[in-house]
Order: sequence, then C-alpha cells, then structure tokens
Amino acid sequence: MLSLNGTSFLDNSLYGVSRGVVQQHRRVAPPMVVVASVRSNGRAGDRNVSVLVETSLKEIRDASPAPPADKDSKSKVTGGIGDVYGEDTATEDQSITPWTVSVASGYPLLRDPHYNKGLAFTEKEKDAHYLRGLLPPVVVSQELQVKKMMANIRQYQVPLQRYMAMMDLQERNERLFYKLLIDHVEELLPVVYTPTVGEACQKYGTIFRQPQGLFISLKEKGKILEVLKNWPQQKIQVIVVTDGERILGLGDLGCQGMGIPVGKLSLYTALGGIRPSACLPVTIDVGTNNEKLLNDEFYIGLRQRRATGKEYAELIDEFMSAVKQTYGEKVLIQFEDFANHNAFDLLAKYGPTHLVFNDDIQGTASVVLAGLIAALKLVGGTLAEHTFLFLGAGEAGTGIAELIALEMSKQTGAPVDETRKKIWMVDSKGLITRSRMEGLQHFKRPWAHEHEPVTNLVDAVKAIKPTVLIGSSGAGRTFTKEVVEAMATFNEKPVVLALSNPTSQSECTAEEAYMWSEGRAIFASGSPFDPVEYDGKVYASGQANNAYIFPGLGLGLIISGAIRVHDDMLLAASEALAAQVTEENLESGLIYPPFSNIRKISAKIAADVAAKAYELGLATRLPQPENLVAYAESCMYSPAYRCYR
Ligand SMILES: NC(=O)C1=CN([C@@H]2O[C@H](COP(=O)(O)OP(=O)(O)OC[C@H]3O[C@@H](n4cnc5c(N)ncnc54)[C@H](OP(=O)(O)O)[C@@H]3O)[C@@H](O)[C@H]2O)C=CC1
Ligand SMILES: CC(=O)C(=O)O
Ligand SMILES: [Mg+2]
Repeated sequence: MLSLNGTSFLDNSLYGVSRGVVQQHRRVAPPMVVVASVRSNGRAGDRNVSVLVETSLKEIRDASPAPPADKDSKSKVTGGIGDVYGEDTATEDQSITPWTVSVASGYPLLRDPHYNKGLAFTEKEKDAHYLRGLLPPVVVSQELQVKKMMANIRQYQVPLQRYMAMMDLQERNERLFYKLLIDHVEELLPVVYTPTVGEACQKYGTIFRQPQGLFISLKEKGKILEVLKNWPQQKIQVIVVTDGERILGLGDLGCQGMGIPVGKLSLYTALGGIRPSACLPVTIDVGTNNEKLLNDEFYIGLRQRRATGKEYAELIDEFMSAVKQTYGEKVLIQFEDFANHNAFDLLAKYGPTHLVFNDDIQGTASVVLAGLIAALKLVGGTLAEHTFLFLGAGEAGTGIAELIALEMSKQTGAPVDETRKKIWMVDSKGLITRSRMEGLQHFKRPWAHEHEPVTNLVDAVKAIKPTVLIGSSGAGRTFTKEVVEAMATFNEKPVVLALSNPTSQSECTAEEAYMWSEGRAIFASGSPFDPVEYDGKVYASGQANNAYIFPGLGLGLIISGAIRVHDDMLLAASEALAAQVTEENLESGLIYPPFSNIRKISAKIAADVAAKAYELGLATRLPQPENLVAYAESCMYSPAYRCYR
C-alpha cells in the first residue's frame, strides 16, 4: 500500500510515484526545501530511498516555471516532483510549501526514463543513490551523450530504424531524447514526425514495444474516468486525441494511429516547451474499416468495423466529460486526424464548452496563412488581390480557405461571403460549383461558386487562373507537369503549396515544382524535401506544416489560462509566424523560417496568442505578465539534466 502521510498514495498521484511509502517533510530551512523522501517497503530496504533533490525555491522558479496553476484548480498542488525537477507547474503562491519528493534510487532509478541520466550520473549521485557498481566508472556529459546518440542514429539507413531508436531513447532517458530533438531539430523532425511517423503508424502493431499513451476503446465505455486515473501523471495540460480514421494522407489506420498523438506531443515539448509529463496522447478505438489491418495478426486494435452514430458519439462524449472532470476546464484538447465526417461536428460541438482545437482544420489554416502573408512579399499584392485554387476540399482545404477569407475580410472590410469568392476548390468530383450544391457536404457549400462544370484539376487551373495553388487532397502526384506548367504560364511567380503528408502523398515534389516552373515557383510542402538543384541554382523549400503553429499556440493558451480557442488567436499565430520570416529567408525562396529557431518562434507565437486571449477576455491567469515573450520563454521545459543530491 502506498501512502502519503497516511493518505493513499493513489489519491496523490500528482507525485507520479508508483512505488514506496512517502515521507513528507516540511521545508528544512530556507532556501533549501525537502518535501518527501520515499522509503522502501520493498525487499531492497532503504536502497529504494530516493533521489533527494534539494533546491532553493528561487531556483525552482527561475529555472523551471511552467505555467502557474490557478488557485481553484483541482490540479493545484503543494509542490510536486515536477517542481523540483523543473518540469511541473510552478506556483507563484509564496505561501505554498515547496516540496522535494523522493522517487527511486538504485536500479529502479536507472530504469525510470523521467529521471535516468545513464552514464551522466556523477560520483556523488552514484554514492547518494545506490548506483555504485550499477554503472561503469566513467561519467560523461549530456553533450557527449547527444554526440554518441546522433552518431548511432545516423548509422541507420532505414528511416523506421531511426524512428525506433528515437522511441527507445524516449523510453529509456526522456531528457536525453528531448535534448537530441531540440539540438538537432531539423535532422530529427522527419524521424519522429512526418514522413517517418506515417510508416511507423502503418507498422505500429509490428514495432509495438511499450504503450506511449492511453488507448480508450469501446471496451472502456462507461469506465473512462477510471481509465484516466490509470495514467501515471495527473497534471495534464495538453491532450492530443485521434480516432485514427484519417492518419496523414494514409487513411484509416485504426488504433495504430497512436503514433500521431505521440509524435505531436513530443513536438509540444521539443518545439513548444510543454513539459513531457503534462502531455497525454490518446487514441480512441472504435474499430477500423481497414481490411488489411483487420486481417493483420499483429494489429493492436479492436478487430471490428468502425462504430458510428450514437455508439461513437457516446464514447467521445464520455471521454470529453471525463477529461474535463479529471483535469479541469483548462486542459487543451487537440483533435487530430479524425475523418472529416466527424472532425467538423466535434469541433462545433465541443468548441463552446471545452478548450479544444482541431489541428488539421485550424492549425493548418494558421500555418498556411502565415506562409501566404510571407509569400506576398515575393509575389506582391494583397491577399484579396490573389486568386486561390485548392485541390482537396476537406478539413485542411476548407479550414485554410476560411481563415484566408476571414483575414481578407479583416483587411478589406468586405463581408466574408464576398471574400470567399476569390477561393475555389476542386474535390474528387471536380470543381465545386453551384450546380453541385445539392448533396454537397456542409463544409464545401461556402465554396460552391457560379461556374460551368469542370471535372479535373488541369481544366480548373486553366479556367480559374489562380495565383496560388494549394494541395490538400492526400493524393500524391496530382500536381502534374501540365498543372504546374499551366500555373507558370500566367504567373511570373506561381505559389504552389503541396501540403499532403507523408512525402508519398505530396501533390508534387520540390524538384517537380521548380523544374516544371523553370525555377519560378514559390514552393512549400507538408513534408520536407531536400534542396533541389535546377539550372545551376540551388532551391531550398519550406515546410508548410502545422508543427510551426500548434506548439506555440498551445503554450500561449496554457500560459494565459485560456478557456476557449478563438479564430483571432489563429490569426495572431499566423501573423507572429509570418513576422519571423526574414529578408534572407525570402531571398532564398523560403516562406517559413527554419525549424532550427522554432523555440524562439514558438515563444513569440505563444506571447501573441496569450495577448489575444487577454484582449478577448478569455484568459484566466491574472494579472497578465508584463512581458509575455519573456514569460513564455521562462515557462519552457528545458531538457538539461538536474542535479540529484
Ligand atoms: N501540411 C500540413 O500541416 C497538413 C497536411 N494535411 C494533409 O492534407 C491531406 C488532406 O487532409 P484532410 O483535409 O484532413 O483530408 P480530408 O479527407 O478531409 O479531405 C481530402 C479532400 O481531398 C479530396 N481528394 C481526395 N483525393 C482526390 C483526388 N485524387 N483529386 C481531387 N480531390 C481529391 C477529397 O475529395 P472528396 O471530398 O470528393 O472525397 C476531399 O475533399 C492529408 O494528406 C494530410 O496529411 C492535413 C493537415 C495538416
Ligand atoms: C500534419 C498533419 O497534421 C497531417 O498531415 O494530418
Ligand atoms: Mg493531422
């Protein structure tokens, strides 16, 4: 039985300690703080007594503060292990006693990914925490560990092997994983995120080792509150949830979509500085209609066709209520890779009652608008002076279109109904026109303009003559030579965005875009492409991916204590991102800044989103910090090792 001063430890799971009896200690003498030490009730006696971290309250505040918990929140805690390690929600309430919590020592310490430092444990730590003999004599720096791991990872030629090496590292030594990812973000993003995460999801059952998130299936119906309590961390700030029905452009991957919430949340931490223990990946498993997976002996999900209608709605509703009840109303829920027949409805249903946003509809819109604002500096004109054609009228396409129309309306004063007329869409049946209105899905209707029927993209391009062509179809190689050449005949600098992921689904490659436009295209893509040489010149292209937006947006919502997501926050995020694109970036054809700067960029996005939350009266963290950028930066998780005394 676990206890905290006599209380069942299970009721105090905020400490994230799963074994041992906790002794709670008051602060010994300022500025040193000791909260609790764990004394073993197991066979190893006092050897399981844990890492005593002593630190000054000031150090905690200076080094670590994640967003303050609010006073009435259920998640308000008196200290907590994360505070000590600089991971947890800091509190600004001086009256709250800071705690030091002991966790594990000896062998279990080496097996705990949150605290393990591998060969970086110092001599003193080896003595203090029963590690002598369990490690070789050498003591190495975290920098050397990074160097070694990068060398190891680079030896793998197969992307999926690199992915698995990174996942293994995350399971073994979380801080080292994040240090690697942060220090080598441009090299490792394609490993932990698109395109490799797509293949990982397709093969998730085969490569499955450890659960990395919560699996909530129809079997858990009626028990979701209990399921949430099984997760070892209780102070959750961000949830990314999928039902796996539209994973990237790869279709229904059922329960194996889990790779996406896991990947997105690792970016929340690496790119946006949200502490890892505050992130919860969730996959809702209502079955899959993917025959291949249903017949795959290694498939890890429910072996049934997808539940729909009432059964589906009830499970999601139970989940949404349980989340609010468990983590409070300020937990951010990011809907990810739901199919469009559910995605729009879920956003409409839960937008007014929960802090939710749909990354595919809203995050993508925000990143694309940012790219377009930057691209205008290269192609000239205002947004309203351009004509847009989309291939793909689903979540991403119509989400982007709506935000562009909104921004045009703000800039020109024209009603959104008017500004929408500059935006055209092609779906699998051809150009969306008024004559197709009957039976058209609701999210396509605003884009049904007066025009004679056009059944394919090339003809639509020739008829509409767009200045900007955006691929959001999930259908690879649909921007053919004829399509790009047509764009290049009536545009000096055609803007071509091939947003679909992973690389196999990209509407065209960077090489094709530059070659077919004779080097004149302004090109960006959802998944990264290497620089391309054409006619003696090297062309680098940007990555138009919502990964630029959601980490900073999430940080901004959290630090302001926002209770709802508002379109104006997405516009603020777009403008903040566009402002980070330098003249130098633009000169080399880039409409996005490099990812190597992403943490600074995220802090700026966070600050502008938070400022908007305050302006709109949606922020609850009062008073508003004076310098929101500095505050956002100070709240960001650092993967540097902590010293265990
Ligand atoms: N870069 C980024 O940050 C992001 C990229 N994406 C990518 O965008 C793609 C689409 O996602 P999403 O909008 O959610 O998907 P949806 O399923 O909601 O929409 C897809 C749309 O593409 C249309 N379509 C499919 N195939 C063709 C084709 N061959 N020709 C013309 N139209 C076609 C569909 O037509 P119909 O309606 O007739 O079926 C539908 O309108 C995915 O690959 C995803 O990875 C998504 C989010 C973010
Ligand atoms: C990037 C992303 O969210 C997608 O492709 O679905
Ligand atoms: Mg997505």
